[in-house]
Amino acid sequence: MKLNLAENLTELRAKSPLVHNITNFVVMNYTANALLAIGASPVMAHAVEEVEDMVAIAGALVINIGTLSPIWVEGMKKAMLAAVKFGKPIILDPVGAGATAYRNVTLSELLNTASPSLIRGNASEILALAGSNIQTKGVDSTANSTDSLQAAKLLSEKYGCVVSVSGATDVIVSGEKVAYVDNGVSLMTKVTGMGCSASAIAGAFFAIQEDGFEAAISAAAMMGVCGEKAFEKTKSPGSFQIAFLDSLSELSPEELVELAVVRLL
Ligand SMILES: Nc1ncnc2c1ncn2[C@@H]1O[C@H](COP(=O)(O)OP(=O)(O)O)[C@@H](O)[C@H]1O
Ligand SMILES: Cc1ncsc1CCOP(=O)(O)O
Ligand SMILES: [Mg+2]
Repeated sequence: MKLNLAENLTELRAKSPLVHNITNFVVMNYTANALLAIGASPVMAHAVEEVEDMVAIAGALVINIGTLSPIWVEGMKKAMLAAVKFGKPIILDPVGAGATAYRNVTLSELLNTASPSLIRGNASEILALAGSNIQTKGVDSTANSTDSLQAAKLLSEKYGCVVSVSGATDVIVSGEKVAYVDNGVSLMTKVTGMGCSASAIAGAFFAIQEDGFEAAISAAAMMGVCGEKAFEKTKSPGSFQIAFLDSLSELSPEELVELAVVRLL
């Protein structure tokens, strides 16, 4: 399989797709900035009254359950149904899956509403979603991404979607296909919203690349390489958060190809 990482990033910047996010209070601002920095166009909209209209004009819908409450869940379901109606890709970030019964029940309701194109979570979340009896530590992972390969395969099969598990190695599964992306730095786990940004950026790639496996790999590689570039500038979490945004905007398609470490299994 030939990966078109450079072409995908070039096309993303040329088309600047609108990415509709229903996301959490913690990361809303940072995620919007991450989408702008890479060259996409973000909008955050969760009101039941408008989500359908917003999905209609967006290139992708990102559902993130980070700070969920019943009225938001209603908006998420309505938006997901609209995405199916208009043929728009849905990205699901199951933030904190396994931490509380409410998150687990809501996730199963959302997944019964519509199948996403991509589920992107950390290893604990993916294991919990696949039915492992693990207690997630809030929103942070306590498991290794490579240990969740079977769980990712199970979810990919069950929902007919791509599954991307973030961690030291990002594991991307689409049916029988598996890719490992070895980029990134551990400092990324010390900045809130990195996983949420990975999901939002995946939304931007899904908006311009129909092959979901390739879109998910491109997003994971972009995140990891930009993390490494930011780490060259600073080793502290506060300034890293800013340096990472700068890297998203500065990284050239050629550098992405040169620095991405993608293993297709
Ligand atoms: N130990 C690590 N080493 C390198 N990169 C990492 C590490 N952990 C996470 N990342 C990267 O940080 C980003 C966010 O992943 P993660 O922290 O797993 O998500 P979340 O914030 O949802 O828990 C991803 O791009 C991932 O590749
Ligand atoms: C800390 C926190 N609490 C609820 S949502 C959230 C943000 C999680 O962001 P990420 O999964 O990207 O670390
Ligand atoms: Mg997360």
